[in-house]
Amino acid sequence: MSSKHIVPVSQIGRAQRAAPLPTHAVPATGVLLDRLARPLTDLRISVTDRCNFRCSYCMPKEVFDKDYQYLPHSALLSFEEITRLARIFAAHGVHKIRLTGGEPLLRKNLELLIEQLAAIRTPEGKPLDLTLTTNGSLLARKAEALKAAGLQRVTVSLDGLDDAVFRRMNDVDFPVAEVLTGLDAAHAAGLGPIKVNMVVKRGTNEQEILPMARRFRGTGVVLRFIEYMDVGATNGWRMDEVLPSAEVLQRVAAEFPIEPLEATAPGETAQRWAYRDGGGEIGVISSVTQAFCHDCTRARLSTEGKLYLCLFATAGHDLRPLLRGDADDAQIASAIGHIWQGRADRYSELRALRGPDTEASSGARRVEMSYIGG
Ligand SMILES: Nc1nc2c(ncn2[C@@H]2O[C@H](COP(=O)(O)OP(=O)(O)OP(=O)(O)O)[C@@H](O)[C@H]2O)c(=O)[nH]1
Ligand SMILES: C[S@@+](CC[C@H](N)C(=O)[O-])C[C@H]1O[C@@H](n2cnc3c(N)ncnc32)[C@H](O)[C@@H]1O
Ligand code: SF4
Ligand code: SF4
Repeated sequence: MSSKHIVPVSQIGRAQRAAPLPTHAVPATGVLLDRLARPLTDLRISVTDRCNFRCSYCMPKEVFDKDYQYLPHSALLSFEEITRLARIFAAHGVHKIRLTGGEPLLRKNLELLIEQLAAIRTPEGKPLDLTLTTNGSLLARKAEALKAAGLQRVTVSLDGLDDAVFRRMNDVDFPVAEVLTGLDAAHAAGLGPIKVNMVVKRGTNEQEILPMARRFRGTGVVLRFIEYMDVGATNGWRMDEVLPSAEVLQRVAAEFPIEPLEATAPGETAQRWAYRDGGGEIGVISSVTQAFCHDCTRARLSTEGKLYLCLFATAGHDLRPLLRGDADDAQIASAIGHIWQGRADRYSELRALRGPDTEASSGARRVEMSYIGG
């Protein structure tokens, strides 16, 4: 789509609603590039800002306490609104959608949303890569229904195997055994390939790196180690608590020889490594020590319909007034195109150059991970 076809959000009038797009296919609106020539291919949708865990790196208990003001139900996008946006994004070239949160499995009747998203076809007629990131606490109960609704795969966050360490990490005393049962249920339901994400905090759960590697080696599960990030404004992030991925890899390699793998797609978050003996692969997500902004293709939609162009953004572009006003699909597509074409975000690269901000330069606070989705 050329920029002359793009209409700024502020200029969208109250034109009549066009005929709805077909349920299963979307017309292509052309490749959309941002100011750094990055295409828009991934959409991460937060379906709730609530969670039943209080991981200290994400929702510290002291901040997310009983008085914390979560979004009221009326503010949340409905499943129909989310699906309408997803169709428009698919027409813009998005082929991967990840549901996240907060804890996405807390959103009531999530299967109904998955059904609607699974019916979308890209302009080439293909289904979306439809996946979900979860803390795994409700997976044992929900895996089969999620699969039946059309979810293809899941990523489960798991920060250790030792029960005491895991309970400390989730800070709500949740037992690790239940997450492991959830993983088994996901596997049995055919929700794969399954990925497991482990945030590594130096001095807190680094001793779990090798037990996790041993546990998932040879199982088909792809274990990824994530550097603890300075996301949001409440987790008290400190550089000395980041264990660089290079160190993680050294520790794994000391027990199991590994070799680098090619990326499967441009813009991938993880660098992939294979066990030399054929035991499968692991990944490292090194946003702090090796920023990957140069080919970041990800947009994020908050629970209440704000479009964020970076995980570390301080403000989003509110699409909800368009959804709830008279804008038709073409106008919303145009607004999204305009927003993406204005994007120049590359927070992690800039942080590497100038050091982390506790507050962004404008003085505005960065949004919380639980609100924007990880
Ligand atoms: N800095 C930064 N971190 C990201 C970004 N996207 C994802 N992450 C981090 O990487 C972690 C893993 O992301 P996932 O939710 O598994 O998504 P993914 O790696 O794109 O997923 P796959 O398609 O399964 O490889 C997230 O929990 C975030 O912590 C990004 O654009 N920037
Ligand atoms: C915000 S959570 C939302 C989905 C779900 N509740 C879960 O935990 O999988 C998404 C991902 O972000 C990761 N995450 C949260 N805070 C982080 C931080 N400060 N640094 C790195 N990763 C973080 C979590 O470990 C999780 O894998
Ligand atoms: S990382 Fe996920 S499980 Fe942990 S507090 Fe954040 S949203 Fe909840
Ligand atoms: S820091 Fe922002 S621009 Fe960089 S990879 Fe993450 S989301 Fe993308």
